[in-house]
Amino acid sequence: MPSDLSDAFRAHPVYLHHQHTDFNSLQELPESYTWKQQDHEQYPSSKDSFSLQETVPVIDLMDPNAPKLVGHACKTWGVFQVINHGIPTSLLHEIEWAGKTLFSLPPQQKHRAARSPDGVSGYGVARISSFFPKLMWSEGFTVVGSPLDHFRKLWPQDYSEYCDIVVEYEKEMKMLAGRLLWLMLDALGISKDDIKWAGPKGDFKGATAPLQMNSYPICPDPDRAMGLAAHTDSTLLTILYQNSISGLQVHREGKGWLTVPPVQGGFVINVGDLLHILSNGLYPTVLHRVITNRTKPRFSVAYLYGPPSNVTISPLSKLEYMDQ
Ligand SMILES: C=C1C[C@]23C[C@@]1(O)CC[C@H]2[C@@]12CCC[C@@](C)(C(=O)O1)[C@H]2[C@@H]3C(=O)O
Ligand SMILES: O=C(O)CCC(=O)C(=O)O
Ligand SMILES: [Fe+2]
Repeated sequence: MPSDLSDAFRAHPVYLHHQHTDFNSLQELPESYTWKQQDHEQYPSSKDSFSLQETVPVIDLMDPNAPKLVGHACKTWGVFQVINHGIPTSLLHEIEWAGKTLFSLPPQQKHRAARSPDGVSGYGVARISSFFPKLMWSEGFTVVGSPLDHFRKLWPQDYSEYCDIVVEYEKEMKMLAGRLLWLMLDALGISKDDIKWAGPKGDFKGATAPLQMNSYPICPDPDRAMGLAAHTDSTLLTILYQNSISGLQVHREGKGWLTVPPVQGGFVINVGDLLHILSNGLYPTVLHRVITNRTKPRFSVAYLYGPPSNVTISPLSKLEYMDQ
């Protein structure tokens, strides 16, 4: 993680007093979780304009045109979905099962693996919570590297099954993230010679990549609650798996908030702040948020892919004079 971000988080510790919330036991939205109406602004509001709405591009990675489509989606949207990416569906089911099992543990048990106030890994509310006046209707679990220490606290007897799933998922994500990043960079005319920290083989050895599992329990008052407040990811790119329940929305200039419909077996790929900088603004970082619903719990896993922690990111000199 870039050190500036670590510093910002250290200066805004997240304390655990409110994290004992047992979401499932609440029949009404507590005041501390009630957001202002304007936080929910959602235009276009008219149903008539619904059919005219554009949707986030879906790209088949087996399509010979995929490199071109990826570059175009990054420039025009900063977000797209991918299918035929090669990650086995069984692994997606396994990570969803592991995450759902984790979040359905009793609150006291989850707290054994709580994230420290200025730390990154473990169970807790979204790391950005300390920057907002209201609480978000979600829980998170962040894994940095090996989940072993935390999982041993959660499941003293059978942690290894859960660890194996997470380790396998991280391995697959690392390969997919490298592949996607090269597609994105190729489209800008960037090669291995332009990015020394990609390493001689261009495999981005040393990349940092926290894995963030998110759970959005059913909510008694979704119109006034917020699952995850509007933010951009501080990464190069994020690979997000969302289950079949919608809730993720991206902000589109002049259009407002658009829902990213779940595509079975697909991933949502976001351009993050660091790729926005690296690309000299050619690829916009995407503002997104998650809304809740009254009937179906939602689950997601984000793989937040960034450069090695000792690397400083600045616009690539090759892109300095390119037209925006
Ligand atoms: C490297 C990181 C990115 C992240 C903060 C973190 O230290 C680990 C968790 C990440 C996450 C996931 C949920 C949304 C987000 C904004 C947050 O609060 O924690 C992101 C952070 C980010 O992208 O900056
Ligand atoms: O749950 C989602 O769909 C989005 C999660 C997210 O934005 C994140 O983890 O950074
Ligand atoms: Fe995000």
